[in-house]
Amino acid sequence: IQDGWFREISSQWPGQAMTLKVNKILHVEKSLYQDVLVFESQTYGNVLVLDGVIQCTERDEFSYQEMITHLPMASHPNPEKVLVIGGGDGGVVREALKYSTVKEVVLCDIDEAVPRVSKLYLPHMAELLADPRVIVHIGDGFAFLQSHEGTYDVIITDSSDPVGPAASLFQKPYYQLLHDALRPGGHIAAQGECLWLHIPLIKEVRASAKEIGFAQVEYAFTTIPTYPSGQIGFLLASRAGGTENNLKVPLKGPSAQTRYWNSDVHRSAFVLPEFGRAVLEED
Ligand SMILES: NCCCN[C@H]1CC[C@H](N)CC1
Repeated sequence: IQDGWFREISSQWPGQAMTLKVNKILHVEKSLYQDVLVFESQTYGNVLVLDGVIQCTERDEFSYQEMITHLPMASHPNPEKVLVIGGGDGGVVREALKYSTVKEVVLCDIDEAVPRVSKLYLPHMAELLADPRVIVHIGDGFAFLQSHEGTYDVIITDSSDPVGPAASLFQKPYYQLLHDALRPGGHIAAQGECLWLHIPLIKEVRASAKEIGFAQVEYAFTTIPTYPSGQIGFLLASRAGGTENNLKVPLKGPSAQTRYWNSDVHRSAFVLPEFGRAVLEED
């Protein structure tokens, strides 16, 4: 933080950096896995930063948390058991609990510091981690998936970037584990990075998912001011064996209010600009 501004400088987005005006630094710690920073910004509320990268801000987090959750869940006919890998800030859990069909949401985050710090400084995201339908498990998502085959209707990988603790969550072995942990007809969504910055990576992950044999593989995106280049995408896929469900078609959405997702936004999220479509949809 220099002259009162936080700058999100990273080799992952060379030559550009989101900057946010800092009112007050609220928390600084080195957890077992990453540097944790929380600051109160002038115009985006409290901001959680891990290893120098913005994870969420109170003002715009709803865009990402709603879309990564409702794209796989609104298109699933009967989501009862949900697993969130990562997502320790609780935003995805909050959104998953908006479905009356949901019986259990398990959160598996490798770093206990994230839920702990989020409960203190991001209460509107973390408060529902205490809901009786929620189980918080601190551990590695890989190991958790290996011991939960054929268990979940929806698995959401709400990860940081493929630099640091989340690197393995962007590789083929992980997608094989996701596939095998789903019930027939199950859906996955994963933080899928950005068309403006990561097309080669997105292409690779999409190809891996297709090779594994997911019945449907899609990429969709949302707009979000504080993520690099102002938008972020999602890799979505479904396991064969369900009723006729299609990731692009919202069936019964969340019962509670949303501020970004709706059924038209759901459908349009899959419509890509030509520079993305041409690369991603060529086989
Ligand atoms: N619930 C936390 C969201 C984490 N996702 C972010 C997407 C953009 C990345 N540069 C950093 C992680």
